[in-house]
Amino acid sequence: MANASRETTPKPAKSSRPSVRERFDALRNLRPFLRQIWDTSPSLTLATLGLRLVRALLPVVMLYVGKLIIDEALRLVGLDARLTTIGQWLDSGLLEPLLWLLALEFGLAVLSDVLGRLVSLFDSLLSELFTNATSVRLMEHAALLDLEDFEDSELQDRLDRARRQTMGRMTLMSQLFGQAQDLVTIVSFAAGLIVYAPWLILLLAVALVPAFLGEAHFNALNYTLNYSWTPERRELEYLRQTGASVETAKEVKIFGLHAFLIGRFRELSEKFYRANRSLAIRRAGWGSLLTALGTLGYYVAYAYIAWRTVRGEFSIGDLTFLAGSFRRLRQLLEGMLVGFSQVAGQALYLDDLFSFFEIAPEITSPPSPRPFPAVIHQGFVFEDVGFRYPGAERWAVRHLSFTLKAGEVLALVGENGAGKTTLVKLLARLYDPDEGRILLDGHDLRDYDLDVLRRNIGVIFQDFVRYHLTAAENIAVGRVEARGDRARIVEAARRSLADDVIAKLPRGYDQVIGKRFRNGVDLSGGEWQKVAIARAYMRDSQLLILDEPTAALDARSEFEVFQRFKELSDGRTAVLISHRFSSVRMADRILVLDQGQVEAVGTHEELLAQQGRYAELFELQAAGYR
Ligand SMILES: Nc1ncnc2c1ncn2[C@@H]1O[C@H](COP(=O)(O)OP(=O)(O)OP(=O)(O)O)[C@@H](O)[C@H]1O
Repeated sequence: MANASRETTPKPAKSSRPSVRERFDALRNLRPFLRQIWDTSPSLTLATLGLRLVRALLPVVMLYVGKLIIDEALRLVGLDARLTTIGQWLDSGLLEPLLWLLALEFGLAVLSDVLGRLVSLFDSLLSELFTNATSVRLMEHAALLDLEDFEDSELQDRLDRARRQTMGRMTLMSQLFGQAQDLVTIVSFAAGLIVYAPWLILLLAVALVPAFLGEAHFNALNYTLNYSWTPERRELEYLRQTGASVETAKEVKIFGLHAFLIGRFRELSEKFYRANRSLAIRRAGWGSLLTALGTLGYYVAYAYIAWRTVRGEFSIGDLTFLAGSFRRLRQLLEGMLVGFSQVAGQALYLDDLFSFFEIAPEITSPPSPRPFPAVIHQGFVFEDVGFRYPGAERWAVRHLSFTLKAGEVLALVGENGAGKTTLVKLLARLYDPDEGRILLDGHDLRDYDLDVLRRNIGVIFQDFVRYHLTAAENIAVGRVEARGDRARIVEAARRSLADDVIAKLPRGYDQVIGKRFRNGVDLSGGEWQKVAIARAYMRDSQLLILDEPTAALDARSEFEVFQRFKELSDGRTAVLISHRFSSVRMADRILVLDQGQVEAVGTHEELLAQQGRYAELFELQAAGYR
């Protein structure tokens, strides 16, 4: 079922190059984006916007005061007051208006600077909060997704792009707010200029259109480049990690893989660099040319103002005010248009972030789930269960029918790839069957609440995670709510034989294990496994599954671990997977899987008596020890 629905709802494919429509469509992302910024911190958002509004009006005021200063200075020159020393000038009181104007200009300059700094401060605080909040949302959403989604490379690309967005979008916020601020400044300048020469403003605006179109075009190309290179960028990241991490260092050294990895990294990064460089060069070339057009517009306006000043229609103060205003207006309009196309470009990247949030998990709880049995009575029943991994041709398991009775310890045996782990994943609803159903106490697993179901199941996988945390935390992850309960952790360690391992650590339970962090101590493979198995006891769930986490244990340890497991399981339902028959025979019943199907079920003695594959494999192993 899962497969079928995946196929009918393909992920929205994006064309290699976003069309104009797609680019405008992307602008709709700005609304939720702004909403999220607001939700992050309303007070900081208000503060930065308010300060920007005040700051937006300062340039025109300052320029106008500048004009008044020049006009006043020229007036004083024309007075012919015959005063020579500064003392005489001051005494005369003639300087007073000029001094007041200068003081005002000074005050405005200081204010503008202080406001600018405050705006950057609030912006950076807000950006950081926003990035953190988005990262948290990203992790929360990732936690909801199906395992199947994670195994899909398309999703990994998307996740990668989304992860980049949480960092990269900080600039977008400042840019958007900056745009709003500039718009206010532009309106204020335009209002001042419109009195003098309205059509010059139009000239300026028109002259900037080519630069705007050029920017928009190159932004789209840039996005396409980044988009289409996502898999390669992920590969680069992977190579970088493989080439330089604790986990891989051992094997990389032994096999001398450095040169191979570096060579591959170089080749790929070189290609990416070349693609980037060629685009950057074209962008710079076209950018300069188109901007020159805008500059031309400005000088035409300048010449016109100069001409009217010469004819005596404008004062020198007017000339400086107008020239200054036009220069600023041009810069602002240019910034605005370029900024707009950048914002539109960035909005495309927001698509990646938001489209990640749109991926909905398919393995979910029903709207009104059945109450989970406080004590499982009948157990689990597989009814003709079939499952195929997404994209796989072959069925991993098919026509699988058997019962896992409440309170029994069932061992699963079978050769590599027989479907043992798949069966476990189906039990824990990491996947749902494509055919048939799994019943728990007579009801489909899908009728129960997913979280409650998982809370009642504990699985320790073959490839359990080695958390680079303390020994105590490594056990506590089995029931993370109880991580403060040291007695419970110690008891779990005792049961799984991890207590001896931990006793040898310099800091005991508080020792960080794994080599990634400072003071970390590494464990042997078997020691890690004992710690991981303690998680099962920590979890203390109704159904416990050990999927071969014992492969690295020596024969005696595995025997002991399983024996204790059986003794301590205390009438609980359990599934054991192991390739060691000495351990397997301890189970109440054994299920032999072959190519995704049940070949035989029975006790050790029954299966031996059947003289089938189980007996054959058992003999093979036993012979090895004789
Ligand atoms: N994530 C996956 N995607 C696609 N195919 C998979 C995936 N995991 C397992 N398979 C395939 O499903 C089949 C059953 O695999 P499974 O892991 O259940 O075997 P197993 O009995 O646990 O083997 P082992 O003893 O090696 O652990 C195999 O053919 C395997 O190649």
